[in-house]
Amino acid sequence: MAMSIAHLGPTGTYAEQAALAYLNQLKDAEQTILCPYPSIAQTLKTVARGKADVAVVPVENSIEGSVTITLDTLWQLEQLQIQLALVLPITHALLSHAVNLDAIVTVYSHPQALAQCQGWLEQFLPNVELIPTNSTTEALQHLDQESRSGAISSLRAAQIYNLPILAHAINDYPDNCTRFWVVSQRSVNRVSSVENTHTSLAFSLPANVPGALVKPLQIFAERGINLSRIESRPTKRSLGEYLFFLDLEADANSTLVQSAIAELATYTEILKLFGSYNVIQTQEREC
Ligand SMILES: O=C(O)C(=O)Cc1ccccc1
Repeated sequence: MAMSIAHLGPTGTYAEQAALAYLNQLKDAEQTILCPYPSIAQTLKTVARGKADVAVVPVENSIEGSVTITLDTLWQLEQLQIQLALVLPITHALLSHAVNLDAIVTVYSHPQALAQCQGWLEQFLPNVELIPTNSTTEALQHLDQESRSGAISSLRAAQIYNLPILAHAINDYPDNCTRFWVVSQRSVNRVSSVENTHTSLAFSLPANVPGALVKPLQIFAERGINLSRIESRPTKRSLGEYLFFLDLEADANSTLVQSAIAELATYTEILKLFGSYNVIQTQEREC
């Protein structure tokens, strides 16, 4: 079946690696095409507008935590649903035409990659200017013109763009992993034959009062539903007002979760369900 997969580009990003891992899971991937987009928000909006079938977006890193633009955009767009989560091990390299580390004055990369290597950067390149880019491979566009610049990207990207590797495995923690979501348009009749292990949702609360979050959390505790993540994001309406993003270790199709969600709706202002899905660990390393 012909299918288009949107991901953060240009080609060679970790998101593209995750998209390829997703493609490998498909039974019939013959006519599947990968479509790179310049930002995570544009990747998600493309699917919401029906211009691509699925988006593969980073959502959380084992060191740096949430990719907030993914959560914020998913909250804003009504029509999207998570189909699958993929966990990818991430190993960063410093790519550059410079002869050695002493020659480097600037390092470009995606903010998550810069953050995941901050200890290494402080130790080996304490005086360089760090410049954030939309993706790790967008950073590579500077290297041919700027011989004293480096970019943090993957070994795969070094191979694709034929760029020299100045240092490798520069992430501060070796077990660096990123979780990606495969997201599609909400299909009303999606019936899953297998039980899903996770459900993601988000809500805002009607009033910022003491204990306002206690009841929503109790609903899950009372039913023995484990939460694997809770994240707050500003509503952007006023300072100190938050949205809460929850991942549950349960399937929203179960009667237990359905009753929890029905009760949760009575305590929330806006409640959004992002779907139930399974998690696949890729390339064998456990995170
Ligand atoms: O920029 C990329 O290559 C991405 O896919 C975003 C990202 C950056 C760093 C770690 C994981 C994902």
